[in-house]
Amino acid sequence: MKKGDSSADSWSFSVVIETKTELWKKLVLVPCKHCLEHRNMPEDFWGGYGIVLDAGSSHTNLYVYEWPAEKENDTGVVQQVEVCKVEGPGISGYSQTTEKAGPSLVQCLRQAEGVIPLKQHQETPVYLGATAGMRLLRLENKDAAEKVLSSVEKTLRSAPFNFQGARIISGQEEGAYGWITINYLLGNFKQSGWKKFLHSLKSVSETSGALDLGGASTQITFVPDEISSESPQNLLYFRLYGKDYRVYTHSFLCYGKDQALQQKLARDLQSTENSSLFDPCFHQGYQRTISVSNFFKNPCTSVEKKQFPFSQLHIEGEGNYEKCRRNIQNLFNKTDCPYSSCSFNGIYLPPLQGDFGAFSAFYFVMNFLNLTSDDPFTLDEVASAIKKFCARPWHEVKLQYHQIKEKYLSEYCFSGAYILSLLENGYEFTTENWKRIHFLGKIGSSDAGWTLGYMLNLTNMIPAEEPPAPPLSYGSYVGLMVLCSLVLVSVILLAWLLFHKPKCLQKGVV
Ligand SMILES: Nc1ncnc2c1ncn2[C@@H]1O[C@H](COP(=O)(O)OP(=O)(O)O)[C@@H](O)[C@H]1O
Ligand SMILES: [Ca+2]
Repeated sequence: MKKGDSSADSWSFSVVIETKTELWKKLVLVPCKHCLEHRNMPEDFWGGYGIVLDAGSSHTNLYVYEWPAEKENDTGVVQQVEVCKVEGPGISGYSQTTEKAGPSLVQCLRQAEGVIPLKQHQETPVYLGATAGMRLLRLENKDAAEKVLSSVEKTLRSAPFNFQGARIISGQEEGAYGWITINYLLGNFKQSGWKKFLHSLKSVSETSGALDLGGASTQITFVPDEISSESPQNLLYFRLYGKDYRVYTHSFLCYGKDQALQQKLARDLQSTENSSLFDPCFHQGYQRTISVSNFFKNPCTSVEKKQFPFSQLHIEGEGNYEKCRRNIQNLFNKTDCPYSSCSFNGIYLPPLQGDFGAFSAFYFVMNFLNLTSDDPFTLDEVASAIKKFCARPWHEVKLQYHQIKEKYLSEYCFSGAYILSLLENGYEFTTENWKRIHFLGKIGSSDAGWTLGYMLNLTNMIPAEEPPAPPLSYGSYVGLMVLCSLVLVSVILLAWLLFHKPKCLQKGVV
């Protein structure tokens, strides 16, 4: 397989999805000794930069990561040094003008050229991973999706970096890499000292779950207490630093916050004969008009398609949080569950376990609503803060936050209510375990998201087995020598005292 062939999903990736037994679908991090050769990367790869473009449904972000020259024996050494937000829509937004998708990335690639030293450009790997917006476009128009990918590949190949592929990642990968990122950054994979000792007593290491909310999909990933083989497609197996992890993951396409709103509006439309609609999830006084014909082209709403005697729908806000929550609740089908327990829509969910890091739009929305403090708010406090915000008239909100994009601002009420519905009704977080959700934007200098985990894996930076202990540092070596010398001197002194007792002691003279 040729280098950078984006049509192949597993050619040089150290993550391969394979079915090892009937019961387990395994996502194995292979100790990929030859991967660097396959990827035409230099052997002395350590000490350098890597670029990942996160081609999301709403926009593309380019991340530059840097790691030190010494292959350190600790986690958390790879850090984000730059992020660049690509102007314009996400790449799936170029379905009508596919040749413009690639050129939209040029400005951020130039910015990366400025950050990475010139002599390292050629060896710097660049990856592009597209998420749910492109998964939807592939469902709607496969040809357009392929053309968009070809356009971005062309641009990335023309940049001075080492192109490593542009592809649509699966929802399962998106969940898995998000989980890897946050646990890597939190230092949960490799423990030292007492923490390592404590963890070695347990069969499974303590890791944090990952909750990712995008515009078109949302992911939940965590290590459950007991693992059942009821739904093998939701189970992944990792071996990292010599430890086994059995991870549950699920990605809900169409349940990112933008597509959830589209789904909600499509349902509301079913019950209206009129070309205008009152919406409890928008502020009182807010108005929006949507084109009905375009609305049902989207795979997330196409099932609701029917003929309407009008082409434009006029929406007017009501600002009623409780009504909005009831409205959103209809998106989660809780009736049929073919497993011992489910989240919604008949999808298996084992009992929730441990702490969760909630990032991307979970963070953006909760941060806007001032609900992300270190001293976590209770579920009731969060609900009443969102209720209060939704009840504010639009003209007042707009005046106070005039610097915020109207698209975001007008939807924070819906988004806040949706986040609570998803977590409380969808995943069934309770007042008790709500405290275990931590809304995270960054960990250290790195954004929480799937991109770092993706790069760590593809560059083989997380080994399956624990590397041998490193040689002692100079300081520790000197310290150890001094300690040994002291012990030796004490032993000699003690022996001398025992066998050559001073004469005064032998005669009992005081
Ligand atoms: N500052 C912000 N305030 C509110 N929402 C934001 C902000 N920045 C980004 N978002 C939203 O976060 C989501 C990011 O999703 P994205 O990664 O583009 O999609 P996906 O992961 O589903 O492919 C989008 O809904 C986007 O509108
Ligand atoms: Ca995303």
